[in-house]
Amino acid sequence: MPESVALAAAVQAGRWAAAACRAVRSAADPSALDKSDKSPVTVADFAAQALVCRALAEAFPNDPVVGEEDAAALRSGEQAKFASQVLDAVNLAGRQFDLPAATLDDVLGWIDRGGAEGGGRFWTVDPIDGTKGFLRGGQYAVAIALIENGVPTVGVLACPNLPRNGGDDAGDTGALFAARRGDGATVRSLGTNSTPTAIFTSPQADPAAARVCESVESGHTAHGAAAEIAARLGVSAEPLRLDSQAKYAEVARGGAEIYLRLPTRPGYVERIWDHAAGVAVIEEAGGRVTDVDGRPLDFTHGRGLERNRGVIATNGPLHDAVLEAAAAVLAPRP
Ligand SMILES: Nc1ncnc2c1ncn2[C@@H]1O[C@H](COP(=O)(O)O)[C@@H](OP(=O)(O)O)[C@H]1O
Ligand SMILES: [Mg+2]
Repeated sequence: MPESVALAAAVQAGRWAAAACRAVRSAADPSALDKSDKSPVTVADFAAQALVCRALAEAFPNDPVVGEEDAAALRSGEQAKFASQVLDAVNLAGRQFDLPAATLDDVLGWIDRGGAEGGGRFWTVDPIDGTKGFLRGGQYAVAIALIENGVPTVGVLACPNLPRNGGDDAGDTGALFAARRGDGATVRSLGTNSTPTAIFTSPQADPAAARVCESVESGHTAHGAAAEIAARLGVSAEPLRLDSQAKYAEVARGGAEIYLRLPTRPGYVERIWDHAAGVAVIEEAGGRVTDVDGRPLDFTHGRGLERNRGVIATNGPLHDAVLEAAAAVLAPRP
């Protein structure tokens, strides 16, 4: 079946952005600016958002995009050098795909396209999910999702550092996961014209045999509570720690059964771009996603998952058992 225009646009966007991220990483150790919330942002974050918005604008000029970054910092005179590095990264990646050279105004305009608030149909983009993983040479993902009436209907995760075949087969690094509601989920290499292969979650129904994945960063998920949940389930394997939505991808392709993202402090609101693409991919592969209280993720409240706390994603068969264990370990919802 030919891929839908929306999925094809998201795949292309993911490839362009992944090429920019790789170009920045191979050029030098990427430097980071600190955002107002103290999370790092690099040349590659801006270049990747520009390229994703450029690809989406070509296919869907009228669709709003809710992106993680905005171009304000790049417009300040103090950041002229940083801005010119972003332009170079966009054009370096663009040359790989025979794109016409862009100007700095083009790039700032594309990044600004990501400033929408949402609506009935919109895209959400995390140009580099797992920026800390990117900085330390670990996992990161370009995450792109189409949300229609609160449902992620298309999701793409481009993971430049994830082995495509999983497990120990690290020979072919770089994997792009894609899903469209109703059509299943696939993995392919990051190369142009690579063939997608269908992926499915693991059929494992014995909680004790499950593999759990979680963030590397202890500030992003409660590692202690996760260990307690795993112990209740009888899990013996050590947790698999990965940055970014590569965790959703691992569960979607059967490399793990459970992804726990447990609140570290009350009041943190998860960002929609940290989850929407992962939800589309994992659900189409046969998995389930809720918050820690078993509620579906609610993508109808702008940039945050205001009505949810934490996230639990599983292969499907284990979901109820994990929710039960989480309810026993976590304090009740305030
Ligand atoms: N206190 C917190 N709890 C949960 N997630 C947080 C957090 N503070 C930041 N994050 C989010 O965690 C994301 C990375 O998740 P992970 O740990 O799975 O790699 C960050 O995305 P970015 O890397 O795009 O900034 C950021 O949005
Ligand atoms: Mg993110």
